[in-house]
Amino acid sequence: MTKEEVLALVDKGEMLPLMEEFYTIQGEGFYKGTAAYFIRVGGCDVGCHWCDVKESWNADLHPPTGIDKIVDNAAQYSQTIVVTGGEPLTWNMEPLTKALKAKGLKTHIETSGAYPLTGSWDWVCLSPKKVKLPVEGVYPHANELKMIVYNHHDFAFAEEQAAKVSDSCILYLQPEWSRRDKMIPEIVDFVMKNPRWKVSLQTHKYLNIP
Ligand SMILES: C[S@@+](CC[C@H](N)C(=O)[O-])C[C@H]1O[C@@H](n2cnc3c(N)ncnc32)[C@H](O)[C@@H]1O
Ligand SMILES: Nc1nc2[nH]cc(C(=O)O)c2c(=O)[nH]1
Ligand code: SF4
Ligand SMILES: [Mg+2]
Repeated sequence: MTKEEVLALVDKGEMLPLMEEFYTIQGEGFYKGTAAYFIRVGGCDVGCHWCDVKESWNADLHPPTGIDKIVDNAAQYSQTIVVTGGEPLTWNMEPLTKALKAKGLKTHIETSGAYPLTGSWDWVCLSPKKVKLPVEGVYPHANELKMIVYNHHDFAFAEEQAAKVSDSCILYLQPEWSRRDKMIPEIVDFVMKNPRWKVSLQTHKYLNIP
């Protein structure tokens, strides 16, 4: 295949810059504790200064991979597939999710919502970022809202974002990892005063798994 042919397939979402794939336990949010296969797609221009996967940002460092290959591999491991990144909505997620669903797999996405929602999803985890807000069309599709708390300003931002999701959306506050000792007591206090919110921790980091 020529470089141009590869770029055309990436453009259509039939190939994706694949950073890594791994079978693990979903560490965060509603499905924490559940075995799932993770597909980490490269490419993100949101630029969170505390991002724990900065190696994902430059899509050019990750090989364009055909979705059939990705899906055939994923199906061998789990019924639940989490697509993350990078920012997966950088790309057209229609071909990938269609192929996953054709195999009867559950499709979950981890997204900042910075780009329009493409693809067919059984579960949408929306994690908005101040530096590049979600596009309006994503909010009604969020099944869980996972707000990262780096400092006390993030509580007000979390409430603003919660006003935009559906009533059935589950609300989580998750401490930014490097700030966990400082922010966990504040999150605990906030959740007790505002019980519509729940605590989410990056439990995989405590378990020492990917
Ligand atoms: C690496 S991001 C990839 C998916 C997408 N770009 C997003 O931000 O939702 C996966 C999840 O990890 C969260 N996250 C990233 N860095 C983190 C950190 N240092 N501490 C806590 N959560 C973090 C993000 O907010 C997101 O919910
Ligand atoms: N175990 C585990 N759970 C996760 N939940 C969301 C993750 C992500 O990076 O998107 C993640 C991750 O990287 N590992
Ligand atoms: S949007 Fe997600 S992948 Fe992109 S910089 Fe922020 S946390 Fe990292
Ligand atoms: Mg992670």
